[in-house]
Amino acid sequence: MFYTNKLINCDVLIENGKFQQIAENIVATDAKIIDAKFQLVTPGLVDIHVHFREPGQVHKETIKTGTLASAHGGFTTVGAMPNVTPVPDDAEKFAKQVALNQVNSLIHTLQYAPVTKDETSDELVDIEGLAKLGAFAFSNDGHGIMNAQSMFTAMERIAAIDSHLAAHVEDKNLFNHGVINFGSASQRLGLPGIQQVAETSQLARDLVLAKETGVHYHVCHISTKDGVELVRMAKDAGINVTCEVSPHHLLLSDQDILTDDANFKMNPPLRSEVDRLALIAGLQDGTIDMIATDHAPHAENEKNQGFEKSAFGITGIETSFPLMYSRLVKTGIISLEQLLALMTEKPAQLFKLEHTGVIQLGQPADFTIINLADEYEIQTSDFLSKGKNSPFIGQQVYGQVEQTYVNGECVCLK
Ligand SMILES: NC(=O)N[C@@H](CC(=O)O)C(=O)O
Ligand SMILES: [Zn+2]
Ligand SMILES: [Zn+2]
Repeated sequence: MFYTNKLINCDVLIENGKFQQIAENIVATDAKIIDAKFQLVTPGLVDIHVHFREPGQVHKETIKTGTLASAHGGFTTVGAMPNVTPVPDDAEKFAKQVALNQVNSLIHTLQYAPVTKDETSDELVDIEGLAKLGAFAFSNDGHGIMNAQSMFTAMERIAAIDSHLAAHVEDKNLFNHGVINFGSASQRLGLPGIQQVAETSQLARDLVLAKETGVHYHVCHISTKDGVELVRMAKDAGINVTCEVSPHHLLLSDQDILTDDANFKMNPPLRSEVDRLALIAGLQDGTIDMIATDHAPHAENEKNQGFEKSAFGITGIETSFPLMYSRLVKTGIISLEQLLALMTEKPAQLFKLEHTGVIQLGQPADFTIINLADEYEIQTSDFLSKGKNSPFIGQQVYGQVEQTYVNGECVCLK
């Protein structure tokens, strides 16, 4: 089964790393045959939000292990967040980061530039200059942009060059040193809670600024019911806003946190069941535009210290498709076509990534072969990422990625 906007049965001919022909029963002498008769062939998956940790924290992940894990998860294009050390916030550091990505990536790694120096100051980076050096979009992910003037000017300048601003919406003054969602679970476990308004108040501010500037404003890892409602209203009002949701926010709530286990600790935190259901509804009605993993690997000893002391973030790139397929498609919540669009062409289109997330004749053969038939268990030992922490370990899923190809070359074989 082959996916190009719709699912069809056909042959595909690849020559010199490019798609040459798509038709029933192609005859090509001397061609190497990859038999995917009982499998799904999809454009390589696209994840607009990942964290590799190079340079600076290569004990958590390197570009090599991160892109290998991505290929293992079926992804051929990822957007790498700039919260590495040093933050690539000037021309020299940014050019170095791009060169490092190029040398070490097995797949296409697109690089975000930060919006402000060090991701925390109020001083803007050279937005136009970093875009020329290859920044495909701008984000201070990991930190909310607290200064409205910085955000407003950044939006104006990013709009002027037709680029994209991806926002980690979080007002740090409302964050309350929280480690878990504020609510019954934080009370039950006696842990400091993160208020939902930390997300929604900054999101509301940003939507007003986005309306004024016309920038493409993208909401990272949306997690609250009110956040989805704000985005829905903004879209209805014609504001140029898109948003992503992560598999963990779609599948888990704070009620799933039974013990002080930091495999469930990430930012934003797992919210209430009411929020989770609103995220599902937002996915179904198109308010949410794409699925992004927020793959945030950490070392074992940074995650085994309970909620108060462990790092925020979980590994996610190797379990995204199987979880989404098993829990959303096989249960009838969305169709397989919808899921594939959310993980391929929609992120590519909205971030204006050419020849990405689609199968186009004459264009690079980036594709993934997936086994939809057999069930398997998610196991830490199968992860190629250095990050091993996931709340989904031990779950039974379908949709194992068998092979991933970039420019017609196999970059990952199960
Ligand atoms: N999501 C997380 O919990 N952590 C991310 C930062 C981020 O996405 O905000 C990280 O870089 O570790
Ligand atoms: Zn973030
Ligand atoms: Zn992130």
